[in-house]
Amino acid sequence: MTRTAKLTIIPPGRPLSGRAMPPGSKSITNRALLLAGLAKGTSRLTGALKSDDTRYMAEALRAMGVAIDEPDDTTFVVTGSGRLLPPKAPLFLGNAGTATRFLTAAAALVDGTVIVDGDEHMRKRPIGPLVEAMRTLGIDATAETGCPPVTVKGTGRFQADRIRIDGGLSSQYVSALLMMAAGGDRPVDIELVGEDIGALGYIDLTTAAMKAFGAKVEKTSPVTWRVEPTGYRAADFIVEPDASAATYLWAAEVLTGGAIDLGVPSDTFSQPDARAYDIIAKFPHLPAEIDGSQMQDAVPTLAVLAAFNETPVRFVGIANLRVKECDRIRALSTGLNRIVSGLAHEDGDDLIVQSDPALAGKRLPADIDSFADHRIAMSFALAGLKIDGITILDPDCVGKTFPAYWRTLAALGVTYQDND
Ligand SMILES: O=C(O)C1=C[C@@H](OP(=O)(O)O)[C@@H](O)[C@H](O)C1
Ligand SMILES: C=C(OP(=O)(O)O)C(=O)O
Repeated sequence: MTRTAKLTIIPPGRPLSGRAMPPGSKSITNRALLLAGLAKGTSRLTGALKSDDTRYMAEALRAMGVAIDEPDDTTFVVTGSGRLLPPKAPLFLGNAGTATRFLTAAAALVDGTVIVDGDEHMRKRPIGPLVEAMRTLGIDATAETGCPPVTVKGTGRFQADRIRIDGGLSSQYVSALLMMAAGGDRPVDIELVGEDIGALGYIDLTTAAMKAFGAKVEKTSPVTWRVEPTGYRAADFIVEPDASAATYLWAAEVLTGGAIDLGVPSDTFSQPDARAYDIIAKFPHLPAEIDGSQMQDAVPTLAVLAAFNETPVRFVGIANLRVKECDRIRALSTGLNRIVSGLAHEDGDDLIVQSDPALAGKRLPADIDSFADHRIAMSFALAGLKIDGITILDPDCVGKTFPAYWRTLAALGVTYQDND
């Protein structure tokens, strides 16, 4: 399929209203796929996300002997043997952080060599702390650059009573070790060391998914979890809609003064980004300071929304946005300044957005570089709902987590200029 080079959004000039469902949660789908793949028997995952990130996870599991059927657009039927087999070739995981981190740890449960690799962006995303933690358990894992590729020469087992991990750069290291730990042969305590981690809510998603697949995991202190060596059991599992995807629809609603029915109340999500709903609902009176640490993937949405707020907004607690799909702090300041010079600036790892409600209704032609990052493309599309001339470069990068994004906006009445 040829990729679309760019997409110019035509401001709808009226409130966006109607029904628009976010897809299934990326985070939950990729946890459930892995846990179902580690279990013996057949699991049925419904409401699941089908996107680049979950396809990479499913393909990798297939390469390790897991049978995965896809009877429809939102279901995976996963049959595992209770063991992952060594793949014949390196696992290629694109820029899927969850798949890359989770499979790196799970590779320790394989008797043989697994090479975990990704695209040029993933090869810049740090994985050293996870690899180091695995090495302290005697697992033969190496990542020469501190980023993928990672080579794990597993024996199918590991010896550990306690694993210490610094999740400051990514909570996914902790989630990866927790999911691996149930495959051990004795109880393991997993302890966070170093800086507080952002988005502790992702650890809760992990332990909830583990329990749904039969694991016994318990939080024994604010920074420690004990995992019993139960392995996993096949289960039928419903994936909730994606809260990060929902943030674009919530923001589109308040920006245009519309009424968008997502089919799911904001307070029923278990994912961390659902916290953004209460903040978005305050628009155009967003707080002067927003701590993004516990809703990191919602920050691009909030930052673009902040450009139309009545007063400036400082985003704090977002340092690790610099090691996501791209340096999101830089991508946001670059894009906002492309619209109007001085609209945003960086102060260390904080992002300050100089709000201007008068932006709405103006014609300000700007090509927005997505930096191959789905969230940059999706959040700047929001600016295009109010400003004439916003063009998103590489719009197909939304396929990472929300392939139907442009169609979903179109169904609400958004139109696009044909650039080709
Ligand atoms: O565990 C997860 O599913 C995720 C954790 C977060 O990443 P980090 O833990 O790397 O900050 C988040 O940004 C990512 O989209 C999904
Ligand atoms: C950071 C993200 O993804 P991941 O780390 O899973 O690649 C994201 O989806 O915003």
